Amino acid sequence: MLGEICRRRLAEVSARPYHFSPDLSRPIPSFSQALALPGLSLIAEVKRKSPSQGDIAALDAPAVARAYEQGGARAISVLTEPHYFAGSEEDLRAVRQAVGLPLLRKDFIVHPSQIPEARALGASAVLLIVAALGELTGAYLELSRKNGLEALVEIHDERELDIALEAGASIVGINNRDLVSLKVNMDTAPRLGELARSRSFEGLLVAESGYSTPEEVRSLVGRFDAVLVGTRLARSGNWQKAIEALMAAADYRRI
Ligand SMILES: O=P(O)(O)OC[C@@H](O)[C@@H](O)c1c[nH]c2ccccc12
Repeated sequence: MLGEICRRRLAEVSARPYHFSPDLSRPIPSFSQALALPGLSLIAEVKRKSPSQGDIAALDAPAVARAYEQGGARAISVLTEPHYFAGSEEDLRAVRQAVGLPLLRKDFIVHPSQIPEARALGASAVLLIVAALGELTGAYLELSRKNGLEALVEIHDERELDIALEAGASIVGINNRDLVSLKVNMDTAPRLGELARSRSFEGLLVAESGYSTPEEVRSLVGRFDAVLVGTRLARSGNWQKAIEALMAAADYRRI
């Protein structure tokens, strides 16, 4: 699945004119500072559909983002991949106008032009998927920093953890979902999180995918800096309440 999505994205992105010169003097909120606040931070995702779930919800991106902000999310992830996730660059731009929180551009970054573009659209950070970028991860990380962006470097096995650490990632996301088979294993994040710490990783750790109950979220407190949640929130219909219900047991604002 990952190969198919990346190939299509690369064909599309490389066929368009790609000269973005973002205004780096325009301030953006810090993604890492939001994640580093006390307790477990929530990154809430605007997600309409996915290859594993099919249609999730028909969302008005800025309206949902505002509700996420009111519910206490500390950052917002906006999917901008059009075919498999029904996102768009326009969603990111619209969400930037609607909220004050830092935004993560969630896409399959496979071409250098997507990085300055993310910054021009108002992102504070980009997702870099090690399973897609392999040894190029370090170069993309460097390019992100040059464009005034932070990067959430996503891994889902030991080999990818090695690549992320070698690349100098300071924010590592551990995806419970294997993007090739689309299978979810909820042991992946805690297991690799512990491994990262045992290898002296001192940056920020984000647990990703499959979180849908307060108990699951609570189990991350003290081990992770943040959790990334999409489907559970997007489906809820009352986005603000859904955040309050999901995060209440984690006591995330008081710790
Ligand atoms: O909807 P969920 O299971 O809460 O997952 C959110 C997020 O982790 C997931 O959307 C995701 C994680 N990594 C990705 C990479 C590409 C696309 C999507 C993703």
